[in-house]
Amino acid sequence: MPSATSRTQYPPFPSSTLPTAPLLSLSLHALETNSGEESTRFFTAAKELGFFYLSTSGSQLGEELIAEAEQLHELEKKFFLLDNGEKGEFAREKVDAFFGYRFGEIEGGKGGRNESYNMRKDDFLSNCSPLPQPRIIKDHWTLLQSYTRHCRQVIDLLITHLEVHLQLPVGTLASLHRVGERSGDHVRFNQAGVQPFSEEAARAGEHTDFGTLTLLVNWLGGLQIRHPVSDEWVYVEPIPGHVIVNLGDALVKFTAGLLRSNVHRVVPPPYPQDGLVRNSLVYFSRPEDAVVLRRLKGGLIDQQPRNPELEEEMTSQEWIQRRSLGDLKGVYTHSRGLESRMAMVPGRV
Ligand SMILES: O=C(O)CCC(=O)C(=O)O
Ligand SMILES: [Fe+2]
Repeated sequence: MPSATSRTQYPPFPSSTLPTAPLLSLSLHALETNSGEESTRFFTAAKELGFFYLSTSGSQLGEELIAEAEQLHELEKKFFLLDNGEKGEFAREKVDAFFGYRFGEIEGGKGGRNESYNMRKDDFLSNCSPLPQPRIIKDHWTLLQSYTRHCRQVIDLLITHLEVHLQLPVGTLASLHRVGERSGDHVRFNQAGVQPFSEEAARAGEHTDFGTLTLLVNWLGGLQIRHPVSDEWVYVEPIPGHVIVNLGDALVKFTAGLLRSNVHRVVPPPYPQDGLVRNSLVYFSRPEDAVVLRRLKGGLIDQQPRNPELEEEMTSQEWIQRRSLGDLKGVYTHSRGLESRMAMVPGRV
């Protein structure tokens, strides 16, 4: 099995020369054992930056998740090496409005691609009949099932901590995220081909995630978040043994803006990591399909200001479909205009 530190095979991230994002590092083990202090730090991160590191050290769940992420990294590299024609058989246009394979040609490139592959949780957990999958994915089904379960265990734990801090009755958020119910949760493989930095492509890739919580594992730099205070783009350094977690727009909606879903984007890896193909592995959690996205009642949410403008209400399923068509703005992207419909940039829906 590949070791948990496969990142050491790459040139280092240049943390001393690049501005990096001030992510808090939280211990999964401390959250599992209900440390009040760690839980409070989590709530701070959820309100202020919307991004944090989750250290998996000392947590059996976390260490299993990282070991599986390393195996899935190998799998995604093999998946993207499949013939383009074969990947095309599993393109979104063919299999589903949202799930499946997607790509964009790298501008000015020699046939290089930015690619993604979305696989739904409900297929892995047998909540529905599965979409067609290439042989290589079917052959690793057990691994993908296990990774899905582990990601959901982490997410369900984080959700229970949020309920406490939001002073909501136990189960308020959990009841909107039952793992056995249909939802837009999915595992995503991302691959960005080698390409120069382009301001236009970087802009087109700015986005917020539109679900609940996202668990991200990446191996090379390139992820940037817009610093909430300075408004500057700063890098998130990949740290071995740490999962990058961020909050999505659904949590902003549920809490009437108390929690933060931060704008981010992916640019080519910085020197000396440039010139390498970049992969990431993402687990996106979403509210159940039938859940209407609107502010919840109770606890601290009741103290949040009311938005005088009536916001369009829709179910989680409709929200996903419309966001993926580029038809809706992300919560924090309002002032920057509509996210690009055309560009397929890693990090975009
Ligand atoms: O590749 C990364 O590091 C981040 C990907 C991302 O933001 C996304 O897929 O939504
Ligand atoms: Fe994202």
